[in-house]
Amino acid sequence: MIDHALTVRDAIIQRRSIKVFNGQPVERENLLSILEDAVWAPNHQLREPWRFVIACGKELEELYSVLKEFGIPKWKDLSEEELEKQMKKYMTPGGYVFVIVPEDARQKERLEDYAAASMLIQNVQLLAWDRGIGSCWKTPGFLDNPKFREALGAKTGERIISMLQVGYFDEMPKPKPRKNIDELITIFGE
Ligand SMILES: Cc1cc2nc3c(=O)[nH]c(=O)nc-3n(C[C@H](O)[C@H](O)[C@H](O)COP(=O)(O)O)c2cc1C
Repeated sequence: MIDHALTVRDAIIQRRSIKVFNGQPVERENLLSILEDAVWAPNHQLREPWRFVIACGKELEELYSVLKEFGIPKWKDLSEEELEKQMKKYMTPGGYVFVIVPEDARQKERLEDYAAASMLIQNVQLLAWDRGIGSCWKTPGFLDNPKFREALGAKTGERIISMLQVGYFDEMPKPKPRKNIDELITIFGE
C-alpha cells in the first residue's frame, strides 16, 4: 500500500521550500527512488540534459568540508562556536543533490536544457514532498567557482545549476502568497 499519495494539485500548492531542516538523514534508497521517478520530466529530443552528484550518507562529512571551504568566507578566522553556527545551514539537511546540466553552445538547446532540468528539479521537489521530505533549490555563487566545480567533478561544458538541499523538518513555513491570477492573464485580443 502506498502511504504517500498526494494529488498532483495538492503536491503543487502545498509544497514549500524548506530552509530549516531537523538533521534527520535522508535514506539513500529514498533519494535514489525520487531521482529515478523525476527523470520522467519532459526534455527536447530526449537529450536528458542532467546528471547528479548526490550526498546523503557517509559522504556528507567530506561534502561538509568542501562547503565550509567555499560557502563560509574566512572560516579560518572564525571562533569554533561561530563556525559551528554558520555550518548549521549546511549540516542540517539530510542530503544533497547537485544538478549538473550540459551547456550547449547553441542558445536554443542551452535554454531548452535548463528548462528541462528545472522541470526535473520541480519533480524532485514534489516527489520528495509526497514522502514528507522537504527541499530547497539553492544557487549560492560558489556553484560556479572553478575549484568548487572541480571538487564536484563538473567537467568543461557543464554547469552546476542547483544545490538542492533535501531533508526532514519540524516546522512548516507559511506559504508565500502568489499574485492573483487575474493580474497575470490577458485575454488575447482584449
Ligand atoms: C532557480 C531558483 C533558485 C533559488 N535559489 C535560492 C537560494 O539561493 N536560496 C534560497 O534560500 N532559496 C532559493 N530558492 C527558493 C525560493 O526562495 C523559493 O522557491 C521561494 O521563496 C518561494 O517559496 P516556496 O518555494 O516555498 O513557494 C530558489 C528557487 C529557484 C526556483
